Amino acid sequence: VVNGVEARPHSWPWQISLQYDKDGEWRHTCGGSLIASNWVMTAAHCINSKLSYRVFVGKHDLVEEEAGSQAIRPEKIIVHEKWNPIFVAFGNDIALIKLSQPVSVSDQVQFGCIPPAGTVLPNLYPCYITGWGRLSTGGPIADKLQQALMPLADHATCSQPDWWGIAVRETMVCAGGDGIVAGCNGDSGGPLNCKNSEGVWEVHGVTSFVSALGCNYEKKPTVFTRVSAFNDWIDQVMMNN
Ligand SMILES: CC(C)c1ccc(NC(=O)[C@H](Cc2ccccc2)NC(=O)[C@H](CCCC[NH3+])NC(=O)C(F)(F)F)cc1
Repeated sequence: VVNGVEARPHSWPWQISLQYDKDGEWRHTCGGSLIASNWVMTAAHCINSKLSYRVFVGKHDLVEEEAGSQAIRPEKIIVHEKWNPIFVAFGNDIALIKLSQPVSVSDQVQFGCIPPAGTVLPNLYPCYITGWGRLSTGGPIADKLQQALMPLADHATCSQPDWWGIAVRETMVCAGGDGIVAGCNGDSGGPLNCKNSEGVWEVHGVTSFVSALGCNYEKKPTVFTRVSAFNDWIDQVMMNN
């Protein structure tokens, strides 16, 4: 997250760190959201079938050992069948990780809520991106979980020619675009958190892409997979696996 702040520890208890084994060392590669005791939602572009992964729940500082955190291996990973790795703009950038053992909830580990199907929030609705992604374009990833307030840019705004144009679909959500605050590499797969009218936080987006010109680039808001466009897919996958 570029130009965010350190989150109060464990205030986003569904945020997970997806890590892969690189020569015997575990490296953070993406974020994700715990949505059930044995299911994590992340981005399809985070998954490389050649790598072995672990899901770390209950974390705040990635360089410290933290009581209450737990690393679990995936049992299986299901990537959306319509995800096309060649072109992130086709959308469907969503995947579900079934954990090899169920996670017990605590004050540091909770499930994120999926919004009702079809929920489309209005322009400038205040949401928060969270993640351990780069702190600037090409910069280091964060040790401590970061958060940033990112008002939504509705489809009418985000699909303007000098914004994302036709690269953004109705199955995506845009947030930010002020050239200051943005998601960045390593935030991929993590949640866009929006508080609903009852005051309950919901995971409204899965961090998908930013401009190749730089993470915080004016009129190129961070683009998320819109979770409320995939309720049926999520239900089907969780029921059938
Ligand atoms: C829609 C199409 C024109 C399009 C294609 C690619 C992109 N962006 C990108 O490819 C930039 C490149 C980049 C690298 C380094 C620093 C900043 C940005 N990377 C990204 O946006 C990667 C997802 C890549 C998926 C494809 N392999 N996502 C992210 O970094 C994150 F965190 F924002 F989710 C943006 C748009």
